[in-house]
Amino acid sequence: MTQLERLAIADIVKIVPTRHGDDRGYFSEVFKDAWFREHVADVTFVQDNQSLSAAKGTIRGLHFQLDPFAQGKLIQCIRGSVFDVAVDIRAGSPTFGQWAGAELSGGNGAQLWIPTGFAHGFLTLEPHTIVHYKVTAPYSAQHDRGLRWNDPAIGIAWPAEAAEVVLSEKDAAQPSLADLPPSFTFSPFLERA
Ligand SMILES: Cc1cn([C@H]2C[C@H](O)[C@@H](COP(=O)(O)OP(=O)(O)O[C@H]3O[C@H](C)C(=O)[C@H](O)[C@H]3O)O2)c(=O)[nH]c1=O
Repeated sequence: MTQLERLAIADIVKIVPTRHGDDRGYFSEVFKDAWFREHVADVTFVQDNQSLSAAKGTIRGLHFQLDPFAQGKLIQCIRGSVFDVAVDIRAGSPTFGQWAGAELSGGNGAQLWIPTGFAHGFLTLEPHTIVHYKVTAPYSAQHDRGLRWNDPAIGIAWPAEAAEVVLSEKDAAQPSLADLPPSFTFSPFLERA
């Protein structure tokens, strides 16, 4: 039976698909549209992504796309392991600027569902780590934005592997949360306000 757990920010859902083991290894249904729509979110995925990070201590993020290309993401690690993090950037959210995270690995098969309105990033905990994820909107370079991975205002408790990080030039120059322009992304909370 697939396990489902809501993290400290309840919109972030950790999913652990069942693995049917036998002498050869295991078989697992890692995504099922009808189950996901019923139990997690009624969304349509339009693109699958995969990234390989050669070095332990690689940080990719924190990234998000602006509306109308904001992306929901279903993240899984298919080789190695990562500490995967979502930061709430929904204007007006009671958990604005707060983060939630989990360890995803080829070994534990765990996934994270991160809806729109969150910045996403991960730290690799092993070399040659592969992350595979589904997104609910296509890539749009013009709408691609980021946040500084180590912004003290967010205070992500990265594991020790973050002591010496590998970063892209883009990620080494991301702004802090305080420097983000207002209403930079759609927020369901503003509608209610
Ligand atoms: C995201 C993306 C990138 N690209 C191209 C653009 C660059 O030429 C190259 C590397 O892109 P980038 O450095 O943005 O890749 P990551 O640092 O892994 O970015 C991702 O990392 C964090 C963890 C995320 O959640 C996002 O999905 C995404 O921003 O791939 C594409 O062609 N399509 C895409 O969907």
